[in-house]
Amino acid sequence: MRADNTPPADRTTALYGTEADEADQRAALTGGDVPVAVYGLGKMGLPLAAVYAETTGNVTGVDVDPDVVETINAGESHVVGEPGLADLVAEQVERSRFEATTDGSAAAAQARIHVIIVPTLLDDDNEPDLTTVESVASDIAAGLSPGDLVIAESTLPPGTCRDVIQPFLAAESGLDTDQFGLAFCPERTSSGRALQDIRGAYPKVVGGVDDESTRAATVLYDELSENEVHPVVDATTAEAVKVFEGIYRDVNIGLANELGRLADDLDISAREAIETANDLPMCQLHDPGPGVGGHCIPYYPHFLLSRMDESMDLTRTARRVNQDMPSVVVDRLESELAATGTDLADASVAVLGITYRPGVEETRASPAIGVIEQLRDRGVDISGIDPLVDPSEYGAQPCSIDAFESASVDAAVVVTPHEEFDAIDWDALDPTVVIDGRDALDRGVLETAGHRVYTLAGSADGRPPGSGVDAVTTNDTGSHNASSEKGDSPTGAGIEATQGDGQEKSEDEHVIDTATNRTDGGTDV
Ligand SMILES: NC(=O)C1=CN([C@@H]2O[C@H](COP(=O)(O)OP(=O)(O)OC[C@H]3O[C@@H](n4cnc5c(N)ncnc54)[C@H](O)[C@@H]3O)[C@@H](O)[C@H]2O)C=CC1
Ligand SMILES: CC(=O)N[C@@H]1[C@@H](OP(=O)(O)OP(=O)(O)OC[C@H]2O[C@@H](n3ccc(=O)[nH]c3=O)[C@H](O)[C@@H]2O)O[C@H](C(=O)O)[C@@H](O)[C@@H]1O
Repeated sequence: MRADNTPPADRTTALYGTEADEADQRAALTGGDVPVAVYGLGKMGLPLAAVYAETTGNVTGVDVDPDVVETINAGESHVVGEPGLADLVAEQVERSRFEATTDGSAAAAQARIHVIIVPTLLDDDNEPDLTTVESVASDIAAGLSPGDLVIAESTLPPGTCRDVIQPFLAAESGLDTDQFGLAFCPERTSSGRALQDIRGAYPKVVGGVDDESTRAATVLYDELSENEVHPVVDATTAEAVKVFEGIYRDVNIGLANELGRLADDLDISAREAIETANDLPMCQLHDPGPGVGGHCIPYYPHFLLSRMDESMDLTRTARRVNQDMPSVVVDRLESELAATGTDLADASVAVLGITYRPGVEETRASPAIGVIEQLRDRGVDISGIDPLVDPSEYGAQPCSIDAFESASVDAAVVVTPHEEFDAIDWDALDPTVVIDGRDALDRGVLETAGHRVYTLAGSADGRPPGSGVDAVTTNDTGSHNASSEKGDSPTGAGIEATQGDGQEKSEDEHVIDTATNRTDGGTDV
């Protein structure tokens, strides 16, 4: 707790509870007279801090990682795949409008606006883990002064600003709750387009713990964002907006995945059916895939699931459908390999794409981790290809694209289609079973090259999941060659998959068996 909460002499206009008229507040904000501290300089925090610097000209970024701080103070961006970010960071640092530090409390002592944008993760029991947010709040409290405005952009369980952050800040700083502002202003931004999203792709939601906090945050984001500001009645409502957006996405991806799994029995492309159903504005089905990754969408449902009296069965079920998708992928792989006479346990499998999204260096809850875990549990020889992370950190032998082209694996599973994979010369590979989790590959090219392709949920061009043609067989030399005759996909309509024990099981029984051995993508989310 600060001994004396009077602001240092060189501090200038505050936004919260100020007597200054709004025009003067805006002039002070954009004139660099309102120092800003941004806590958390990651995929979202660095772009956010850079846009704050672009608008206010007086930003100190705070991160616990000294390498992050050093890189930024050298005028560089450690965040990849964000168009315009490296140039903006370089410019703002060069013009002394933006600097970084690891000293959060020192930054807080100089700031009048404090922006929290650190991760909000889950603990082992899938309960929200706010330790990082609380650590930042402790830094802020050490430097909080009357008139300061605290902005929470980290996605939070609804009620956190009102019930956790505000009382914590008051207790630790010695200020009364009406001496500082606190508002929840969620980050509606996707990696890969962060600057355009932060600058104003969507309305900016703001919700304060009191009306003055909402007003001050509205002035702030009206200057920062090119889009409209959407004030809501309070911070809890704003927190709920963000979590509801995420739950909407997870439930709808779960629906897409459940419908996608019907493609085999219906012998259709569920993707084509979904794309066509979406002709209707009132139908916006999402894309089927191998699972839901990142530390956002798979996590946000748990910000409510563990804490509500209401059962939330739909949300819970959709979460389970999504977390089970890696098992479905491995099940389809096993069936496709069986159709070529190869037992999964004896197979060598390459997993393409470890991160949760193409071009984004984030692996939390990535479906690839779930696929690798399942394969490892089955004794499979696993290699991994990813341009952004080291597969060996996730249980797969690292493999370059060149090495993959000359390797002789039994199967390849595309989980996350990085653009680098477009360069793969599939002609160079021995005929292989290929599971395409994202309909990212050109089936015609692969099948012409002798590969057996299974596209999860079918392909957008209308073809059902299993090609059922050119079963890849292993000849006595152990190498692969494509047989000439067409074979039925073992996962085709009504066709029964065979198990390693030779016992024939129905598709459902097979899936149920797999279900009892399900594990999740790294985090049980
Ligand atoms: N990644 C995304 O697409 C989006 C994320 N969000 C939210 O933004 C928040 C941040 O997410 P990301 O930027 O993706 O996380 P990230 O993991 O990319 O970066 C977090 C950064 O915070 C730093 N950090 C950790 N503890 C700290 C502390 N005590 N003080 C200062 N810095 C600390 C880490 O070193 C790291 O650089 C999360 O709450 C997330 O829900 C919101 C919208 C989009
Ligand atoms: C509601 C919404 O669209 N939220 C976005 C989301 O971005 P995020 O980077 O987490 O990625 P995402 O595009 O939702 O994908 C999450 C996961 O779900 C998968 N996914 C996504 C869409 C889909 O139709 N099918 C599917 O399987 C992706 O492959 C990925 O593994 O979460 C971000 C966040 O809140 O952190 C948010 O800012 C973004 O706007």
